[in-house]
Amino acid sequence: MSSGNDDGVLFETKEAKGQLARHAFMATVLINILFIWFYRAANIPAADDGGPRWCWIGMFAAEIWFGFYWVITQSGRWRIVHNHVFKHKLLHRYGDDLPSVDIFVCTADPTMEPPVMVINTVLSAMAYNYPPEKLNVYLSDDGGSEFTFYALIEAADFSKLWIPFCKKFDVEPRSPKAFFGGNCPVNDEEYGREWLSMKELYSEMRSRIESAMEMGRVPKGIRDQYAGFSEWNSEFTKKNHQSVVKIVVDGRDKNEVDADGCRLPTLVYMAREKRLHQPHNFKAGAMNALIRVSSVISNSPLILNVDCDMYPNNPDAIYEILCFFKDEVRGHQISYVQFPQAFDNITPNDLYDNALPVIHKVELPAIGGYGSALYCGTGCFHRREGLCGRKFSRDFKLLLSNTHKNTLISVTELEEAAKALADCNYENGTNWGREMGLIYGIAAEDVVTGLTVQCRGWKSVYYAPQKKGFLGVAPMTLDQALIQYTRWSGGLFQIFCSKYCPFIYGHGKIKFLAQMGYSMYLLWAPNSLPTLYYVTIPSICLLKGITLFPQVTSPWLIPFAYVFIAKTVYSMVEAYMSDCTLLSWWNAQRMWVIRRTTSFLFGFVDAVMKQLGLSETSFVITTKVTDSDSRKRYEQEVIEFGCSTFTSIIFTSAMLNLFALTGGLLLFVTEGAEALAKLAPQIVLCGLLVAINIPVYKAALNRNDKVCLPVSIVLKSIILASLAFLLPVF
Ligand SMILES: O=c1ccn([C@@H]2O[C@H](COP(=O)(O)OP(=O)(O)O[C@H]3O[C@H](CO)[C@@H](O)[C@H](O)[C@H]3O)[C@@H](O)[C@H]2O)c(=O)[nH]1
Ligand SMILES: [Mn+2]
Repeated sequence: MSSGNDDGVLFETKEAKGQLARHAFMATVLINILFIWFYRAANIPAADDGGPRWCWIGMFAAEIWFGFYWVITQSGRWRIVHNHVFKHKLLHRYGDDLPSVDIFVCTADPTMEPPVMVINTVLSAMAYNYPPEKLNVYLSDDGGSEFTFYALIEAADFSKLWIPFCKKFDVEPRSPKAFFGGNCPVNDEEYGREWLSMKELYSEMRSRIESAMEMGRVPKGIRDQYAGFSEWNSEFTKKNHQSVVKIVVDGRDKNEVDADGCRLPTLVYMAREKRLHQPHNFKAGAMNALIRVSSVISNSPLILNVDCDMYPNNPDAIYEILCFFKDEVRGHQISYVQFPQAFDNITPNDLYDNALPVIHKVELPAIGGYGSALYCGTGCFHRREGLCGRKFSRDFKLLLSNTHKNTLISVTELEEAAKALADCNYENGTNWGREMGLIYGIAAEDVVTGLTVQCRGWKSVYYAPQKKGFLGVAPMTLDQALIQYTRWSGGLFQIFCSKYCPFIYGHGKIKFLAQMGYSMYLLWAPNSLPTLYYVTIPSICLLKGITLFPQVTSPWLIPFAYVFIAKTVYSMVEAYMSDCTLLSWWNAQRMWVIRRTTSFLFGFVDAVMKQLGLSETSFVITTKVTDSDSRKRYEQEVIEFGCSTFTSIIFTSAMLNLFALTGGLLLFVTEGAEALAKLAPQIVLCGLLVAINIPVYKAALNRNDKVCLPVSIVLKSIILASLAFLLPVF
């Protein structure tokens, strides 16, 4: 119940239970880590006794890193909070006095991101439960594709029926594709009838768009109808073209109405200028062009940014996030509200650990609790001021209320004005990409941008309600997943190495726990080196009968065992509390080993190269389409390995551990219990790695499937793994 002066409070932040127990537990782990370090330092083999001196020092170095990194990760567990909003209070208090919202959808490639998928996102954004005259949807097309433009025109038409249908029957989700994937309602006759006819209309629209793409041209009738197509002349290519801005639906126009006579949201297509020798800065460049283009058309104080595959899933989300921005106590400090990234194609045991449940339910909420929620690039509502570089100031209370559109000039004039803002040279000599808008030069533009906003004094909120705010497409093959992590880990590490390093750039500006929280992810990439060391060297030594851990009978084994078991059990509990199955926890463990030994390694190398000026920032787009064979395998939760270097590394390390385990067990047979006592920890470590790699061996043995591991990779990996044992160990 609310009364009196707390009426203006529109959200509350609750602390998760068990804080004291967590802290006590952390202390026990930390003490044991210190014991491990002490043991390592005190027992370094002397240079002249022929012991594995350098191997030992390597183990020590890896364990120093792991211990240090573990401390960093505790920032994501120290204090965990969750936010709740009071939507009814907002409506009661503000009624119609609510701000307009600009929604930015980014797409970059019509084959990897099919236009039909893109317009599903656009349509669900247009159908938000929010006054349509206050909604403006902008599509940025870095693919510069006339098919995407064509699809948007189709979507505008379709929206005239789709929006009334959604509102009449209060349907969810409002992405037609996702919605019609469900069953036809049978209990309500009228609803059932309209459902069927809408579905029919949707399918027709989809096939028109798809067949235009197959034919490679937009039907002449449509081309003639819309002057906009003339932009795509013979000189127009994806990488070299003038700016295109087309207002497909002019929301200012009272005659632009849907089938029920209600106003429509504004809908704008933009393909910013691209020139071969002009860096376009990928998504950050697209977003900044959108910020400028929208500023002359609608200039809403709030901006929602979504990737083209991330359709809005909760029709009330805008009202919910307004509870943060309009909160009378804390609202004026908040620059953005980030929803978790969620996906609608996760299999029951989440084969590739795409859902990242612990990150989304524990770590990111915790960092949000320090006022520094990470900006994750999609599903994020921004205050325009914050994004545009304005510093937070206490004296200045932004009211976030109704804004007025530019009603003075005609559509054509508006388009012309907007086009100039999407030109390459518009940014020359300005602060765009440095102090204004999204930051350039870093492949994780989202995270670094969020950090700069916070360092200008703003706060940000992580909001993870029960009903998912946005749903996207997660990678469906191992290679796709690993490519994505290569970009992320590389881009994030690049931030750490740059002037934006949170410990320096954020010093005195964001909380220390938040600086650590950022670093948890920014330091993903360097984890690769100690992990690679740990999955190979102890195994090689095992085969050679060299001991790297305390004997089974030694009390010094206790801290090693404690840290390992405690961390494992704790991560199982966290996964369980985040609604994971045991198998998905296991799959996630495998994915972490794989990511650390492949993606993070490449990300690390990549970031170092960029630091040395040897390579340029790039952005490999994640494919959102998968052929039906791969999709079937994904649904059956069978790992699909590609013919990539990733696969070679994974398989080599799996073989190495299999050989080592076999050798270790043989040693036990030939030399008996004494060998076991000396090598048991290594046998356990190696055994676990073998267990986690079972699907890898299966894939290698499987010779019938179209995606069995190529013989060449198998042979190469086996040879490499065997050679590893010939390496001298010292
Ligand atoms: O030159 C480009 C490249 C990409 N994109 C868009 O950026 C979005 C994200 O690309 P995607 O390939 O899906 O990357 P993900 O790894 O899935 O994206 C995550 O990570 C990115 C940073 O690495 C963020 O930009 C994203 O918002 C975040 O969802 C997509 O909508 C693309 O269309 C562009 O607009 N222009
Ligand atoms: Mn994506």
